Parts: sequence; C-alpha cells; structure tokens
Amino acid sequence: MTKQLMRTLDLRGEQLTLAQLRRVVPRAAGEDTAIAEQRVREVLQNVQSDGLSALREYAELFDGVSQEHPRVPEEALASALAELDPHIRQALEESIARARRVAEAQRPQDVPVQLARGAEVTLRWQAMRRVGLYVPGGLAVYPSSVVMNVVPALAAGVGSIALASPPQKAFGGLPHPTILAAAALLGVNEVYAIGGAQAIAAFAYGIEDELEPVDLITGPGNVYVATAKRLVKGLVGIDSEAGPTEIAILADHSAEAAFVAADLISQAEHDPAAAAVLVTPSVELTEQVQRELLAQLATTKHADRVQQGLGGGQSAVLLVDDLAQGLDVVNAYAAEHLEVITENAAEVAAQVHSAGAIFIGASSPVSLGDYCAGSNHVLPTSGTAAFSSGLGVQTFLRGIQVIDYDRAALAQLAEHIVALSRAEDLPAHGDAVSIRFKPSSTEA
Ligand SMILES: NC(=O)c1ccc[n+]([C@@H]2O[C@H](COP(=O)([O-])OP(=O)(O)OC[C@H]3O[C@@H](n4cnc5c(N)ncnc54)[C@H](O)[C@@H]3O)[C@@H](O)[C@H]2O)c1
Ligand SMILES: N[C@H](CO)Cc1c[nH]c[nH+]1
Ligand SMILES: [Zn+2]
Repeated sequence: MTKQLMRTLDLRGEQLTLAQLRRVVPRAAGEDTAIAEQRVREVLQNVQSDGLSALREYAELFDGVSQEHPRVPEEALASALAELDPHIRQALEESIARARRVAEAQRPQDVPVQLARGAEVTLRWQAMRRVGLYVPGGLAVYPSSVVMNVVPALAAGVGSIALASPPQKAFGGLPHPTILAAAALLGVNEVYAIGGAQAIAAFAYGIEDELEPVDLITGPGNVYVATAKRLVKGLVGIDSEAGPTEIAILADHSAEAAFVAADLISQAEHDPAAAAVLVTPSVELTEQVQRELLAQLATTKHADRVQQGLGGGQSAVLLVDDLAQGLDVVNAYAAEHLEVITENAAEVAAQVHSAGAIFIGASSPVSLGDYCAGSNHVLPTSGTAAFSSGLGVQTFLRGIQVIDYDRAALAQLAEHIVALSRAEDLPAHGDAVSIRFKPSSTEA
C-alpha cells in the first residue's frame, strides 16, 4: 500500500445527508475551540477593564516584547517604505493596482426609486466612519493582507483607518518592516503593534488616550483572532470569520497530481491548524497525489507545519462516485478556497453554491488569489462561507434607506397607513399622518 500523508476516506456508494456530509471532514475539534474561546474571553475582559496595561502584559506574554505604547511612530513607517526591497515594492504595487481596479468597479451605486410624483426612496451606500484592520503576523508575515484590507476600505471611502499587527521581537517590538512599508505605501499612518485577541479587543473597546474604538473590524488571523472577532460582533461589525486557512480541491482524472499536491501544501503552510481536502472520483489521482505530497514535502521549508496540517483530522482525501457526489461534498463543506480542476471546469464550478472563493482550472491556483489576482484573500472559514462573503468594498459600506415624500405624495397613502395602523392596533401611527391633513395643519 502507498505511504500516505493525508488520510483517505472512501465515500463511494454512500448516500449521505447534508448534515452527514458536513461532518465528513470535521473543522477544529470542539475541545480546542472551547479552550481558545475561554482564553479569548479573558483577554477581551482584561483589555476592556485594564486598557494599556493589559496590552503591555499580553505583548510580553504572547509576543515576548516589552512595550510602552503600541502606536507605531510615523517615522518608522516612512523609513520602512524607504528601505523596502524594490522587487517587493513592485510586486506590492501590482497587487494593489489589481485589487484596486476590482474594488472600485465593485463599489455599488446609490439606487434612487421614484414611486410616484414627489415620492422617492433611495438606497444610499455610506462608508463606515472608522475601521480597524487586522494583519496577522505570528507564524508568517502578511504584507499581502495589508493590501487586501486597506484597498477595499479606501475604495469605499472610509474616513478613518487603524491597522494592527503583532509586535515582533526581532524588530524592536514593531510589526515586521514589510507590513509597515505596505501600510505606508497605501497611505495608512495609524498603525499599532498589537497582536491576537488583544488587538481585536483594543479595536472594539478602544484604549484610553491611545486608540479610539472602531465601528468595524476586518482581517484574517489565527483561531484566537477569529474567536475574538466572533465574540465582539454586535458591539462592532466584523467582516467574516477569516480564521485558519482552508483549501478544498475538486479534481478529476485530468488534473495534474503535482499541481494538486503543490496547492494543498501551499495552504497547509500557513498554520498547523490549516485544512486541506481533496475530493475526486479518480483512484489513480489519489495515489499520484499522495506520492507527490511525500516527494514535495521533502523540499518544503515549513515541512513540520505542513505535515501537521495535512495529517490532522481537519484534512483528508475523499474518494467519491462521480463529480455530482463531489459537488455535494464541496457544497456541504463550504471551503474558504475551492479549486475546480476538472474537464469543463467552468461548468462544474457554476454548480458550486458554497465557497469563499472559487478558482477555476489548472492556471488559477489559490496562490494567485493570495497575492495578485485582483480578488480578495480575506475569506470566510469554518463553513461560514455558507452564509458570509469574503472581504470587499461592500464590507465597508452600509446601505441607508432615504425616504423623501412631499405632502401630496403622502396624502395619496394616508388612508392605507391609517388602515394598517388600525390593523396592528397602533392607532397613533395613523394619527401621525392624519394630523397633517386636518384643516388646522399648515404643513407644506
Ligand atoms: N481566512 C483568511 O482569509 C486568512 C488569510 C490569511 C491568513 N489566514 C490565517 O491567519 C492565521 C495567521 O496566524 P498567525 O498565528 O500566523 O498570526 P496571527 O497574527 O493571527 O496570530 C498571532 C497572535 O496570536 C496570539 N497568540 C499566539 N499564541 C497564543 C495563545 N496560546 N493564546 C492566546 N493568543 C495567542 C498572539 O497575540 C500573537 O500575536 C493563519 O491561521 C492563517 O491560515 C487566514
Ligand atoms: N491563503 C491565505 C488566505 O487564507 C492568504 C495568504 C496571504 N499570504 C499568503 N496567503
Ligand atoms: Zn495562502
């Protein structure tokens, strides 16, 4: 039998309900989630009550950094940009240009509807007043997440942007210089060296004399960041639960095993908690991919992380009867990223209804979307793609309904309003209209 890096589950001949399909490959184990949640609740509470001193304590505890104030001086941003490697700057500029073109084109227009003469209802898209953008920085460095957060916020017209990323011991307690350079390149000058759940708490509650609270928090992060965002939701808005990375690949016999393996490894590289799932009706492909995974692992830099991700309970190769059953599986799983590498991939992809982002064909790997496609890489994880969207210009906008009727237009509806207010036993509602048409009323 072939040595396997990922476990293989044979679903051929199984008639599974949606609920069973959702459990075929479990997300984070319940116990781990409960432990993370307990810790995050404590962090949120302490930052809310103790402010700056709690931030100092957590910077020391989780990031090994002693910190007076978390705000990054503007000179540090400027010098990081000045010292940025020109190749990285060029790559960032290309990434920004493509993301910007897409975000600006996707900005929704106001929708005025004239219902009668003098009767207008408009949906006005209003940018968020102030937002907090999280850029991860524990196991890897994520300047690309600066781009993905900031570009749509700017395209929406957000007035006030704060950005937080973990302090790095190797860089004197500041975030990684490439993060600072990317922020400076985009004109963001309010940057904080705060990581994890404590950054989310600081954004949500504010820190006296240091950080004004925000209305919306966006950005990806590990399980602590994603849990913290979920727990502060309601007090502030959040984008989606963009937690540990997931990749699912729906592939058939036509797929190149080396590409499939490379893409699975590329996303497992993020975090030992990352999930990778291959769904295929081809037994031959499963064997080839297992061989490729082992071969490629030998030259993978972060082999330990990758091995934990691919070998963990959250990852699997699933053998299915055919692509129709494969589609049922991937739709139930609702992956953050779904690659479709099959014959007629665009047609197969059109039948996917749940995924954070869909990558069609052999030349659209997830890495393309991670950096330069123009799409956004901040995407819903843990199955939340079934009901939420990736980050985009729309995340930074609210639709406000604006109602503008004149007296004549209101008069046309007065009778109906009174009738409905009586039907609801809320007669004062009807009176508020009738009073305007009593002989004594002088309203124009
Ligand atoms: N879904 C998406 O859109 C998306 C995009 C990019 C990255 N990601 C994911 O973002 C994550 C980045 O994770 P990361 O760890 O590298 O960076 P991170 O910035 O998310 O987390 C680092 C912080 O976690 C906190 N932390 C570490 N250990 C802790 C503990 N035991 N208890 C409490 N807090 C602790 C620390 O404050 C540290 O600063 C990865 O899981 C990656 O897959 C997701
Ligand atoms: N794949 C990540 C989203 O889950 C995004 C990313 C940033 N850098 C590399 N990859
Ligand atoms: Zn990635």
